[in-house]
Amino acid sequence: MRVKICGITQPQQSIAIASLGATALGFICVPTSPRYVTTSQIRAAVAELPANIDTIGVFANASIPEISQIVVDSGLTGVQLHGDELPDFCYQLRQALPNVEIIKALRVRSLEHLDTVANYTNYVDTLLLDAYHPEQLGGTGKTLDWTMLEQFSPNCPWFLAGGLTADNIVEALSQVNPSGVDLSSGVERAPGDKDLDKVAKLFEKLGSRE
Ligand SMILES: O=C(O)c1ccccc1N[C@@H]1O[C@H](COP(=O)(O)O)[C@@H](O)[C@H]1O
Repeated sequence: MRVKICGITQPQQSIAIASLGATALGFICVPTSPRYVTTSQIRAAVAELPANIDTIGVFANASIPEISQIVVDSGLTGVQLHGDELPDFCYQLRQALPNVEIIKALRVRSLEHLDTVANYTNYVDTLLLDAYHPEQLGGTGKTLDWTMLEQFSPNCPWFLAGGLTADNIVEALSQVNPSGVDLSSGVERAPGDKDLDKVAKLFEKLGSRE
């Protein structure tokens, strides 16, 4: 299973989290976020990492030239679109960045909202489901209603996100069957400062399921 730890701000924490077992690390490129990092901070973190670790830039309603510039300058392997990007935007981004993983995040408000997923699966590599919050785009610590996702099986791989922690990950994965999980605030001491003990506990819990 892919495990993405998101909202990394410190290069030494990225190396430690990769060593603990993360397969992907996320860097927040949304300037209003307390976890925002600059292109040079991302480049410094990415340069230290083994090549098998996916490095994902998280954007919200940014333009294609802005995203492309940051991806090229920092060496990211993927892009997570966490705003209101439409399927056509994903298609256009794919033309601009053909070799970069495109992850579309959907902030799910209701069961009906899940129907929109089908509009994206031809244009993205991976989906990500996060909880809806009326004022914040992400990193909210809010969980989804997992029972709503018991039958969720889109035509592409997907990450479960939203309020996951070492304490609830086993329960979440007993109800839902994603290709990967994505955690941010649930493994932090403070926004952008990851708690390596919480990350280690997460991997212990994930290992106990195998
Ligand atoms: O973390 C942020 O600050 C953030 C800002 C803007 C868009 C997305 C953001 N984070 C994403 O939120 C989800 C879930 O986070 P949490 O585990 O509930 O804290 C995760 O995918 C982050 O990439």
